[in-house]
Formats: sequence, C-alpha cells, structure tokens
Amino acid sequence: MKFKRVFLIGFMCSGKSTIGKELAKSLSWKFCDLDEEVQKEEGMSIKEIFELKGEDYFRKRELEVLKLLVLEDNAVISTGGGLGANKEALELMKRHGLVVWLDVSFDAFLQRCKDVQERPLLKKSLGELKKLYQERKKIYSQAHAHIDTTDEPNKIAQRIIQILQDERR
Ligand SMILES: Nc1ncnc2c1ncn2[C@@H]1O[C@H](COP(=O)(O)OP(=O)(O)OP(=O)(O)O)[C@@H](O)[C@H]1O
Ligand SMILES: O=C(O)C1=C[C@@H](O)[C@@H](O)[C@H](O)C1
Ligand SMILES: [Mg+2]
Repeated sequence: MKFKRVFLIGFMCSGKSTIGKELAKSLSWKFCDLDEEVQKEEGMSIKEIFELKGEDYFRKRELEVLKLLVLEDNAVISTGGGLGANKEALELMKRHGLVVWLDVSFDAFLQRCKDVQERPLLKKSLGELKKLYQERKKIYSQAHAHIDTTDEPNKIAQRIIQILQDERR
C-alpha cells in the first residue's frame, strides 16, 4: 500500500469511530481513536475536559496527540469531529496518509446523535449546529476522498480499502 495510515474525518456521528474499527480489522492495522487517546492522556472524559479545562485546551491537546499519532505505521486513525476542520491538522494528516471525509447529512446526524454518549457540542442550539456543520463541510471537503455514509459501516470500510488499493497502482 502506498499509504501507511488512513485518517477518518467528518462531523459528529458520521461514523469515524465505528467505521475506523471495521477498517482496521479488515486491514489488520492498528486502530487509534483521537478522542479515546486524549481522554486516556488526560485521565478524564471529554465532557470533563471541556468543563474543567475548556474547549481551547481540548483543541490544543487533540492536535498535540495527532502530532504523535501521525508517526504510527499501518494505522487507522479516527479523529474527533473538530480535528478535520482544523486546517493545520488537515494538512498534517494529508502529508502522512490517506484522509477520508465521512459525510453524514444533517438529518442523519440528528438521528444518530440520539444514541450516543454526551458530546459537549450537542448543547448548542439547532441553528448553531447547522452553521457549524455548513462551515466545517468546506474544510472537510479538502480531504483526499469523500464518502457518503448512508451505507452500512462494513460496506463503507470496504470502499475505503478499494481506494487504498487504487492508489497503489
Ligand atoms: N453508516 C452508519 N449508518 C448508521 N449508523 C451509523 C453509521 N455509522 C455510525 N453509526 C452510528 O452513529 C453513532 C455515532 O457513530 P460514531 O461514534 O462512530 O461517530 P463519530 O464520527 O466517531 O462521532 P464523534 O465525532 O462524535 O466521535 C453510533 O450510534 C453508530 O452506531
Ligand atoms: O465535533 C466536535 O468538535 C467534537 C466531536 C467529538 O468527536 C469530540 O472530539 C468532541 O466532543 C468535539
Ligand atoms: Mg468518534
């Protein structure tokens, strides 16, 4: 494979963690979830980090942890929703691997987020979330590949493997 790493970016609930696990399993690569790594390093949940140390601190820490993870070989790295919308982080990921934007419609995001653990950003109003969604889309769209996530996670993982194989030729 030309790429030694796959980075999954996209809005909350686009399936980065779910699809990342499937993809890593199919490739027999390592799986790293940036949100999990930051929580481990800080010894508290993202909700607690936001409450006790603030969002800016969380953003700084996720970028620092990314800078370490870009050196892992044969790794699928699922990011938090904000990282792929950070231009510095996106450029860094594009230099180190295949960056895939998992695209979720706003309506599907609203449906899916009913089932997930609390994300601090879900406290925002519907209007604020929609604005964030539209703004972030412009940056996510600079990824190497764009995949709609209406399909089942394992089929999406297979599509990413196809992209990796096509890139090898
Ligand atoms: N392709 C899919 N179709 C339907 N539901 C999905 C799909 N992918 C993920 N989900 C569901 O959406 C929810 C969020 O998925 P997941 O945690 O993987 O998203 P995420 O992109 O990692 O979110 P975050 O940015 O908040 O970490 C979960 O309940 C998961 O089961
Ligand atoms: O979209 C976001 O900004 C976030 C998404 C989650 O993955 C976490 O990284 C955190 O809740 C912030
Ligand atoms: Mg996730």
